[in-house]
Amino acid sequence: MTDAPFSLTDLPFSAVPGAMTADEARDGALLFRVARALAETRLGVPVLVRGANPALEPTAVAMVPAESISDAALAALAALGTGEPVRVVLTGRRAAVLGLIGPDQPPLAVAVTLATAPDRARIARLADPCLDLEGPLPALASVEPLPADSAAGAAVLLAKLARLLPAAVICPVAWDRLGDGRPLAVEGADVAEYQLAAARSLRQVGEARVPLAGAEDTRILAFRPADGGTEHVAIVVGTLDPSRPVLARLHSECFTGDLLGSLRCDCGDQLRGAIEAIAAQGSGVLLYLAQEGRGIGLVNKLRAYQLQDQGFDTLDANGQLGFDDDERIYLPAARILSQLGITQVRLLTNNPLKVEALSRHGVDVVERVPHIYAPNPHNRRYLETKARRGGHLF
Ligand SMILES: Nc1nc2c(ncn2[C@@H]2O[C@H](COP(=O)(O)OP(=O)(O)OP(=O)(O)O)[C@@H](O)[C@H]2O)c(=O)[nH]1
Ligand SMILES: [Zn+2]
Repeated sequence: MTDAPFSLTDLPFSAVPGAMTADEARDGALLFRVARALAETRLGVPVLVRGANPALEPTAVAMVPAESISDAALAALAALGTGEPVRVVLTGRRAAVLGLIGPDQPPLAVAVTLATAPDRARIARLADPCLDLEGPLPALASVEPLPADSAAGAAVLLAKLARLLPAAVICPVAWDRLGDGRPLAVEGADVAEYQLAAARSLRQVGEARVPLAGAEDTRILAFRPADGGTEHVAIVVGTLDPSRPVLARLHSECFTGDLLGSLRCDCGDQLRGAIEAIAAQGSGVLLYLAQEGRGIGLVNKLRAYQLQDQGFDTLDANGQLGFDDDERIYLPAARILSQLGITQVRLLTNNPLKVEALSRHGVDVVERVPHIYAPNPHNRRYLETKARRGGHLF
């Protein structure tokens, strides 16, 4: 095998300008490589992916996200491939809800081969639970569970990071025979490290005084990952005293609840309530984290809502889509708190996972401050599910 398709690593680019330590430079180069692969993935053009463990699977695959598959994309994959049939890679959770594997401890990825020629409709039927009521599954020739560090596992992770349905169409490629016009290539190990590297690279990029109703002494600071991805925002009320525990709220973005006042969740109340509570306290911080839909993105959250209207609860709807119950990580929040000089917090939350995750990342959570708002007829079941199955403390 040659490393030639990975020559991007040699380019004199780094996503972190004006670096820095060797670690920062390494993260910057990794972010650069994966961000380009994510852009191609969103465009629906084939990307070459090599498994994080080449010993396990010495081939690379070409992948197109299932969501954007077309006849042209299938033809492009076939042209790149070794002649083996294309396969559809689902997460283990999606494969389990389809009954393709048992429900216990699903693997991260499952590759399926269709018994008939794959086409857009058959692939969509496998990948998109919103079509689950539209008739039987296509006939399958094989179902193969695969570890996360396989190329197939990295392909499905790429689709997930691109905020698409977590499913990919892949075919093995003859690495050495790909010519100059080959697609962009990415290492599975880089894809696996991407979110953590992005969190480590967060830098403050803007700051302004923004008086809020009820919290006039407020500043907003933005933090950008080095690949130019979506910014997280810190809303700092009053003057922080980092020598004492700071009243803090980690708020995950919710376009529908925060901006539109959706009654399906409690986010709008929690957002405004947190700012009110912090202002009443005199000072504190709310991190507005770019983690829409518990990390699955707005489009997938809308799909999850459609599934909830069919009777699934909020956690099972995530599972039907092939996601974990909660896809968020809290290293970005911990890194921003650290850059604000905050080491100790009193955390406004009902979610013990947030307390545990922040503590693991070195932030001392000296107190959990309950953050409960009255339910309404539309969000009652959602809140009950969070308490009964999600471990939320109400
Ligand atoms: N996937 C999914 N996300 C949802 C749903 N309803 C709300 N969300 C998202 O859930 C997130 C709200 O989480 P938070 O309020 O930060 O946190 P939490 O886990 O409820 O914990 P608290 O700190 O107690 O509020 C937002 O990103 C919402 O967009 C849903 O039904 N499905
Ligand atoms: Zn919400």
